[in-house]
Amino acid sequence: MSATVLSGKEPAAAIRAETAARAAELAASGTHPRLAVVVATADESSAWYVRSIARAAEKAGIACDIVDLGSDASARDIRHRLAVLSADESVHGVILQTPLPEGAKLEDLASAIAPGKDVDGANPLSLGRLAAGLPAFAPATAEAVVTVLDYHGVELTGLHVAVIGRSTVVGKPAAHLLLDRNATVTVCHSRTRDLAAVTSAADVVVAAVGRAGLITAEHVRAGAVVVDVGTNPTDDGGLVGDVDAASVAEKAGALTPVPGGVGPVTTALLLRHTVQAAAR
Ligand SMILES: Nc1nc(=O)c2c([nH]1)NC[C@@H]1CN(c3ccc(C(=O)N[C@@H](CCC(=O)O)C(=O)O)cc3)C=[N+]21
Repeated sequence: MSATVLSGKEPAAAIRAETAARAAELAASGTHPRLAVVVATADESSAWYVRSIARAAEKAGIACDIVDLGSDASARDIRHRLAVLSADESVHGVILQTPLPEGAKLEDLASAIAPGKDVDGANPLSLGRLAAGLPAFAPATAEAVVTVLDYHGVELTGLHVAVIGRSTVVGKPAAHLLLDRNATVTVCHSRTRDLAAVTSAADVVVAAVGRAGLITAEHVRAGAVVVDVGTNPTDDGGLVGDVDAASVAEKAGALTPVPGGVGPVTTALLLRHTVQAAAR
């Protein structure tokens, strides 16, 4: 038996279409949605992501400024630029790409992004508000996890979800979003004892570790739903997830692919957030 493929392409296309329509309405009333992407890395997968944001933004009628500060930018420079963009009335969304230069920490720098423009939920205030059940932008990747499950009709109430990974941009916010949907959430990480035993008890496994192929069939209960958040570049220029898809597909009930799963939904949600920020 092979797992059902939970594609992200259809929900992403639907979100992009709705976002383009909303952007056109705003433009007609004089507000031209604009996203600024601050880059301070030469990382190749980040460069790919930035290009795909720019392409998708253009198609949706959202202006996209790529602000490349170079991989030797200081934390002070980055922080200053984020503050300038936050104060710029023509800019509605600001995101800071990772990875960052040595000594610069996303959670620290992102406090310079105004919460109303924090379309990738990177400011600690946004995560705090999310945890408290107050309105805030969630990190797009974390929101994409719940969005893909919703689209494919996975009813989360009462399900046991194991999130593997406790990052501020994915694991922690995803856990809060899943709790809001009445799931029972276990957050696992590198120090979790007998990871496979813990994740095998779950109805849904969310892999957000950043290590190619780490999650194998032994981590998954037969019939479980598996969401692969990993985007690990391969030597030949491809992309693989955190899940060893070949073995897991034989045991899981459903699995999000990489590419074509959480990734496209992430980009679409970032644009939706930008239009929502512009509408305020
Ligand atoms: N502040 C910040 N927020 C991020 O969300 C963030 C970041 N920094 N730095 C880099 C990573 C990477 N990332 C991806 C998003 C979508 C795809 C994606 O859509 N990939 C396509 C295909 C790619 C291909 O085929 O090469 C897919 O999965 O179908 C990939 C990677 C977001 N990141």
